[in-house]
Amino acid sequence: MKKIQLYIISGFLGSGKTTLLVQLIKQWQDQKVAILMNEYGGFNVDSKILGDAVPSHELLNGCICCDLKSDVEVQLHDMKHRYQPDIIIIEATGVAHPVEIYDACSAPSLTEILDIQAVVTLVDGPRFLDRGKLSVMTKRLMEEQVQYAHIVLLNKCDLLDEQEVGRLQSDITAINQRAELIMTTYSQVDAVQLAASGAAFEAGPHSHHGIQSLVYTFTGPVNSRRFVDWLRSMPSSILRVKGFIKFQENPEQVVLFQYAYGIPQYEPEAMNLPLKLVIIGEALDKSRLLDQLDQLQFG
Ligand SMILES: Nc1nc2c(ncn2[C@@H]2O[C@H](COP(=O)(O)OP(=O)(O)OP(=O)(O)O)[C@@H](O)[C@H]2O)c(=O)[nH]1
Repeated sequence: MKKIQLYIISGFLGSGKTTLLVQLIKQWQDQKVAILMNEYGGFNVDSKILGDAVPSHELLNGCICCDLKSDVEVQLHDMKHRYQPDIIIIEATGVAHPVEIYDACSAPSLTEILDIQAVVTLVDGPRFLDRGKLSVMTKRLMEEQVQYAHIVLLNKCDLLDEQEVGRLQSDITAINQRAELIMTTYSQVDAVQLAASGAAFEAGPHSHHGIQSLVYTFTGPVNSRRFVDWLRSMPSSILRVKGFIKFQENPEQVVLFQYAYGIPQYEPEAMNLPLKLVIIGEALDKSRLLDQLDQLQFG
């Protein structure tokens, strides 16, 4: 089954995300594209700009990365059934954190239908230069949007002089050396550049490229003590682990497991779901993780 290609567009308020969306839709006219938009207020201005040509769903009244996380999973499944798109583009609110969005799109049930191609972060050049004047929280969010991107578009280059472009390039590279950095004006970029980068994450020599995920399927219950030991051994580059698991103490019970910021959560699950675990992190050592999980399962 062909998976849907998913692009996540991140970037601070007014950085050019909708402008990019419009560009991409034009370039992908021969593909079936669907859009999932997230607007913080109750009314989505951007979807009105896009019109009816491309099916779009909206997540309103909240942020994709906080209160609407579970809605993302439902919406993405719904979009697949309704439109069978080749590509889904998610435009997050300007205040969303890319790790949380990536997390929302990596629910175990989604890994079978979606391929996350890229987290593309738009940087508003002049605003980013002046970020020191913003609150610590806002500055940190803007920098984290850069830190976790696969591709950074340094946008609004028409409003920058050569020296400023140089300064921004070195700032952005200092925050994220792995991301591909592309200078843009009015978010103009060749969509192929985004797709090609997405494919390169897995295949190329630079496989430590940005945020990644790994899915592992357990065939049966595991030893809970060893599972906890394994979690404790996780490096800080592991940002999230989640999925469904069974433990040997109660081998019939499916447990929904979530791990974020070093804190695990276990909740009994009523349905008998596939025992898939999704691990999200930066520069994942995939073969080592697979070995460790095999050990947990078969060791
Ligand atoms: N001068 C200049 N203006 C730009 C550029 N890119 C976008 N803009 C303008 O910046 C404004 C914000 O662009 P949007 O694409 O709506 O930004 P956004 O990130 O979707 O904004 P939010 O949805 O509010 O977060 C619009 O008026 C755009 O026309 C650029 O490269 N140069």
